Amino acid sequence: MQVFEEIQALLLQHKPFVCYVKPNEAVWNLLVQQTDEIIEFSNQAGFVFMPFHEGKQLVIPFEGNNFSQGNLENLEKKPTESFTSESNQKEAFENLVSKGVSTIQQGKFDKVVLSRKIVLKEQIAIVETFQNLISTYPTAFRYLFFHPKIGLWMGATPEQLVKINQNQFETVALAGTQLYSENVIWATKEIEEQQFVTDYIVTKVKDKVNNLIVSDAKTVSAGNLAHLKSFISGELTADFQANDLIKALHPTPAVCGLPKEKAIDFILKNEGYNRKYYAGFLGEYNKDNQTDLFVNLRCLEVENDVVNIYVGCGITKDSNSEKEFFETENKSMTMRNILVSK
Ligand SMILES: C=C(O[C@H]1C=CC=C(C(=O)O)[C@@H]1O)C(=O)O
Repeated sequence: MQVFEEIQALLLQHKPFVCYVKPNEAVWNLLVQQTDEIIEFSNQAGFVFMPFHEGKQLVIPFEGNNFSQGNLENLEKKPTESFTSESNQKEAFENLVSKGVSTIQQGKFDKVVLSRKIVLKEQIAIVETFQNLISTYPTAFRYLFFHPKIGLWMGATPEQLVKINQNQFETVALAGTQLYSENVIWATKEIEEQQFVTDYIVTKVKDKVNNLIVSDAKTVSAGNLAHLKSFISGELTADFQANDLIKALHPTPAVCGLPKEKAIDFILKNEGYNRKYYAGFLGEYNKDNQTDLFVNLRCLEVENDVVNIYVGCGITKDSNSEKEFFETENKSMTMRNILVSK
């Protein structure tokens, strides 16, 4: 498996790179930066890696760097380890959720997505874990990003931020979570939570784009979870281009809330930790005139000798704080289920 040997070598050489596999594809893409400088994004065509709020907006430009592709062969599942987190965050997270619910009930905003970082004091085998991630989540956008001055992240996200081809664009309204089963039935809270997201995106773009089409919400699976998703598409206009759309969408109501500015404000004042690149976005920007970006969910960061898993959930006026805590526990299993010990 050539690409995995190459990844191992790049990690040893401390070279910036990203390896990614698009949803439902069996092609790996590897982009290796030739220097180890931090390149800040200023509209260059490349693979972008953007933070949720503050932090370096990174790009590995396609021009001047090495891009290669190849077919993935069958990957054998590597034995996993179930690591436990040493700190118990249940009470603190439930208090945070309760504060979110009461602020919504006071009419300050409609929805906020609250999150936490689960720290595992363990060392993982990076390449083997990434192999498990690729083979376990075929419908997700899967990636491993490394920059010696930024860190190492990997994830398997179910959320497309936007796909743009010439002037055609597609995005999704994603929300609502439960454990996946054959006959998923959605409660009013989740249906409403997802409808909020669709309505918000439509309001943001409807007067600016042409031929807007919005699908009904469908159940989609993401690992062990099910979500509700609507597909939204349309055409960009001369006055509303790719960057305007990206700015309008990020951070999406699936990772931030609505209205956006009030939800960000609440998150920054109350979450009590830095999301860094979790709930940011990443992917191809302007590659052969196409842009294909994803929201950085179901991800982990390897930092010194610990693994940080980032998880969040959408809070509305009807949220129950304990249920939301367990929802984040379930979401953390996407990453926990594939970890290989060093
Ligand atoms: C914020 C996360 O998930 C979002 C995406 C889908 C469903 C979500 C929910 O039901 O809360 C979240 O909005 C996360 O995985 O950390």
